Amino acid sequence: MLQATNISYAHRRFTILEGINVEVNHGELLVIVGPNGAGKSTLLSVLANEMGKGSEPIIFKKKTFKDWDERELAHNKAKFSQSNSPDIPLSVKDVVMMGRYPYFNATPHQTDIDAVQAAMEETDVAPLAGREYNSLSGGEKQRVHLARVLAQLDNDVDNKLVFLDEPLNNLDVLHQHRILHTIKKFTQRGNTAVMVLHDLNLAAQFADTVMLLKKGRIVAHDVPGEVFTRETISQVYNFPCTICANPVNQNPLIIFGT
Ligand SMILES: Nc1ncnc2c1ncn2[C@@H]1O[C@H](COP(=O)(O)OP(=O)(O)OP(=O)(O)O)[C@@H](O)[C@H]1O
Repeated sequence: MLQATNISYAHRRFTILEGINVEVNHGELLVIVGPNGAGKSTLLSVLANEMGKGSEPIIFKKKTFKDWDERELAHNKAKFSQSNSPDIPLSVKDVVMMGRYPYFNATPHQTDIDAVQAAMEETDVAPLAGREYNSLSGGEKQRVHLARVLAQLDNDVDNKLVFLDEPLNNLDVLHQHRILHTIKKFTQRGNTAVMVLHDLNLAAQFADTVMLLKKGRIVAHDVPGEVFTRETISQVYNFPCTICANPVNQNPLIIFGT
């Protein structure tokens, strides 16, 4: 589905990523974790083909990104990032409609209007549809952009791919879980998600696989139970922790400071 071999990335003479191999399969939710500055957002941008010419090509559905038609690629792949403009003089539903731009020229079709409505309901912003985007709180704005990404991928294409860079920032606990369930449902339909998260317990609960980065290199890449060990996590984060089985679902439960 998505394959990249030996990714390295440097800014001037500063190495940000080195020797990263990634393979993500249909239906997989890969969560990238690691301390500040580990290279998580850079890796996501490289994988999403946002960084220009990389050292090695990224293969998506057996083709390099440069071999994709742009509109077709927009129906197959989307990215949610933190660098959204804080100031957009549009209503909420118009911002979500931006996700449908790859589907129409001047006037949205009924399918576009329906996709926007469905995405707003999924992210719980439908009650805000007519509000000025600029008047929203940080968490509400974040959910509007998530709705835009969901609207972009609302189509009949099989095996789509979404990248999400810290999608839970600013969200309360209810909306964090709602978004993670939405992403999980998306992958359970045969799609793929690659997501950067800081919350290791949410990663342990929702990820199929976890990639732990430190200083631009992979420390571990495996199922959550293999990556989240006391030795690895306390060493990588340079902070003590205890890991036990979550009494509710048996996933690893990480307790820091112990
Ligand atoms: N344009 C740039 N110029 C110089 N350094 C950069 C640039 N972009 C990223 N870096 C550096 O590369 C390293 C990795 O950054 P990146 O944003 O990928 O880390 P991250 O793991 O996502 O961090 P965080 O958890 O803090 O969001 C950091 O040390 C950062 O300062």
